[in-house]
Amino acid sequence: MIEADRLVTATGRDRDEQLDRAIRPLKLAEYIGQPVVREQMDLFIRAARARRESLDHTLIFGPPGLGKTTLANIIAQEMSVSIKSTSGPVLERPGDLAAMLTNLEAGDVLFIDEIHRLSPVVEEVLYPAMEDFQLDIMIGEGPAARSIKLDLPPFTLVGATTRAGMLTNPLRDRFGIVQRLEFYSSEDLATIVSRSANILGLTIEAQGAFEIARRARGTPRIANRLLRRVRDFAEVLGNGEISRSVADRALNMLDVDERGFDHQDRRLLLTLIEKFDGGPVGLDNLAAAISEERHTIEDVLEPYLIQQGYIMRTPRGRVVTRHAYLHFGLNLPKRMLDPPTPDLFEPVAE
Ligand SMILES: Nc1ncnc2c1ncn2[C@@H]1O[C@H](COP(=O)(O)OP(=O)(O)OP(=O)(O)O)[C@@H](O)[C@H]1O
Ligand SMILES: [Mg+2]
Repeated sequence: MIEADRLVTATGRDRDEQLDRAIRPLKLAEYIGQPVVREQMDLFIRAARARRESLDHTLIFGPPGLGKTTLANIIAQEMSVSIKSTSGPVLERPGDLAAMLTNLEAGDVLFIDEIHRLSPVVEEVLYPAMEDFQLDIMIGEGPAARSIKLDLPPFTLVGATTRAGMLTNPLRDRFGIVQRLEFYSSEDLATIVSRSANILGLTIEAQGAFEIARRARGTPRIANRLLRRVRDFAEVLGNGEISRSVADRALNMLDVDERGFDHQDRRLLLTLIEKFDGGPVGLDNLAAAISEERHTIEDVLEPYLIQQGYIMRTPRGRVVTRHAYLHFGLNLPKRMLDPPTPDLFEPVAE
């Protein structure tokens, strides 16, 4: 039984991964939304190509699923160079980074995901590599230790992070281009959903695509994931066509509400309201109350709720706004009601 369960999950995931590969945009022109980022990158890439130089080091930051890895791959594709990918936690020792660097060919893109998690000793090796295309490391220990210097071919470092704030200043300063990805509008997400549906050979009405889009938390990865689940629903319980009402019923069944909040979002908001009287509450207390990791709240749950105006970050902790109470049909607490007209005749305290 367990075996069968596991098999189903594994196949399911494999299939999703294959679909992901099929719908991931490969060119800048297919990268939907993010108009500022797209326009700037188009210009920088064209200029670098015209000068026959490698593109400046580029830092991409933004919440999960907004298209950082996708953009890194597109940059390499548009520059007609290879991309070698790794991530901050994988590069444990300076030698790991040295191996990646010495494997690069002129112009290549080195993509370091989660770059805010690089260890300080590895980061030290990255500085001269980024600045002067020089590898400068120590080999051996004690009296026999010696430092070696190697010239590297010019390359482009593309770093991705969900937290620009956690990058050290010297590292951030070495990026010539910094791009911040924003949550997508429902219109852009609807275009992404329609495009994915097209690639997957699905029949979808514009209203169906829009219903999925507006409940996707501003995030392409979620939009594509919801599309796949809605498709299952349409194939099993309907005629395969994705209309607005099919999308609506499927998403309700998946427990994705009108605003695109799932049970985790709702639990966070309701805990703030019910256990902490709306806040302010410190991140650690909140994390303990909903049994989540601190960084899951900061990186995954909170950014969208803040952007949508349901939560605020204050120096004393997290606070819900009136929108959160209204979302659940709850009465607003007194302090959120319009302030009473000040009584002009109130005696002044001495
Ligand atoms: N601008 C876009 N246009 C169309 N599809 C997109 C766009 N951005 C992302 N996607 C889709 O969303 C999926 C998730 O994007 P991606 O993996 O690049 O996110 P990410 O920012 O790297 O996330 P993480 O922080 O979790 O690594 C991709 O597989 C791609 O299909
Ligand atoms: Mg990624």
